Amino acid sequence: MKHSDDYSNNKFKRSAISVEEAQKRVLEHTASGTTEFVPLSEAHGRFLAVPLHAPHPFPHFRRSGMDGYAVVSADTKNCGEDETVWLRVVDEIPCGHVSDCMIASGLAARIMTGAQVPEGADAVVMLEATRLREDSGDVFVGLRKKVGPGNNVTPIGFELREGELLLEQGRQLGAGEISALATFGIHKVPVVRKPRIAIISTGSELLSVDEPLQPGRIRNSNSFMLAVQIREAGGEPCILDAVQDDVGTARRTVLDALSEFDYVVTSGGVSVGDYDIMGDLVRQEGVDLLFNKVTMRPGSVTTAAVINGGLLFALSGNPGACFVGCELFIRPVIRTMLGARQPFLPQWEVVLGADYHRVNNFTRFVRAKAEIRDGRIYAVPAAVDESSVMISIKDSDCLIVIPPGTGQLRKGDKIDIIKLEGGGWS
Ligand SMILES: Nc1nc2c(c(=O)[nH]1)N[C@H]1C(S)=C(S)[C@@H](COP(=O)(O)OP(=O)(O)OC[C@H]3O[C@@H](n4cnc5c(N)ncnc54)[C@H](O)[C@@H]3O)O[C@H]1N2
Ligand code: MOO
Repeated sequence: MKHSDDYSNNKFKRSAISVEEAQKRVLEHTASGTTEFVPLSEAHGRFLAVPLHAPHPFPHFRRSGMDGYAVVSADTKNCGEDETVWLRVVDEIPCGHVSDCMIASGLAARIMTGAQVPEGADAVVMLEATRLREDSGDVFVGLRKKVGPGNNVTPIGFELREGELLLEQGRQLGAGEISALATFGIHKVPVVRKPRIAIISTGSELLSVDEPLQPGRIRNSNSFMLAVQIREAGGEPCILDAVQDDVGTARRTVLDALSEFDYVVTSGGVSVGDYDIMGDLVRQEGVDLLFNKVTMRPGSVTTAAVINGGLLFALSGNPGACFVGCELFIRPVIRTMLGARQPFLPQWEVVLGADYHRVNNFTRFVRAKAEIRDGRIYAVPAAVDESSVMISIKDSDCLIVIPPGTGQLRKGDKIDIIKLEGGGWS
């Protein structure tokens, strides 16, 4: 490497853009995902590819809300403390059974919670409010309390009418959504195919996680961290072998991966050092550089480029910067491809839980832990949050967003946080 070339090859000439502009540029290169059908049991966490409408009303029959007696409510109008109305019991209706009795005035049917209310009946009286007597082989139920029409009867379509929107496109499927799909018999669920994302760490210092330590070398943690972040965002990560600091090898590996995967993410080698190969790679011909400097810390050197029509994210190797770069740029791309309504993590205004002294030229994303005290949310910055520090990532559940030019911040000041999704902090 000739050091005198550093200036002539524009290594140091980077024009910084804002986080928002950088997000806009990568999102402009994000296509919508295709549809695939998955069994209901595998649909958890997936994103719905199309809007779904109720194929039938729910419930599709008038449902009893209590164990008791189905009656004609008008029969109970004279009920009172001193006035018991007696109705003849003509049927017993367990769940799943359809009675063929017509409940006319003077009649009642014993019914269970969840069973179909028989024709003619318009109310259910709960068991506790009744008593029984037998007379010449007939059973009579005695009522002392008036009930109104519709009491303890869930009407047809109460929860959803036929044709009503059940779940909108882009909805992520959790327990409630899965329950709704099961209820309506949607057992093959149209979801957006997960974007497949290749992860390539770069750096000759990297050991694989099963290798013993060697002087001056470290284990590759970023690939595993990124895989989790990508999976949490809804993508399908694939960790490829780390590559040494050689531009030719990196280029071949990246080009191969771009032809096979939806996106490629690299870590490391984006700064200005002699072996920062990703910086060199994106300056080569045929590469449409979207940005290689963002007004943020950590991760000011975060880079994105389009090569052969494929999107490459070259994140910093510093673990803190790598983590933030993935949350800010790769997550929204994954979520957009999945059709999510809100591709960005939620941003909340909270109270700063401790003084923060660092003054910033760029927007700073500070690792922090959110706590609820006296009904208010506080964010306490991590004691160490340098870009190069790995260990405090695990203790953070949010990122405090500190705009450029902000002076010293005091405990109690209002600040914005980005709420992270995963983590073992709960
Ligand atoms: N002269 C300058 N030096 C640096 C600048 C600068 O502007 N001028 N920027 C600094 C900033 S800010 C950052 S951030 C880093 C960015 O460095 P790179 O993205 O090029 O990353 P590397 O140099 O490859 O590695 C940085 C650090 O991270 C470790 N690393 C790398 N890959 C992994 C991995 N897969 N798992 C765990 N740790 C990894 C690597 O060993 C280094 O310690 O540059 C500053 N320098
Ligand atoms: O870009 Mo570096 O991560 O700011 O420290």
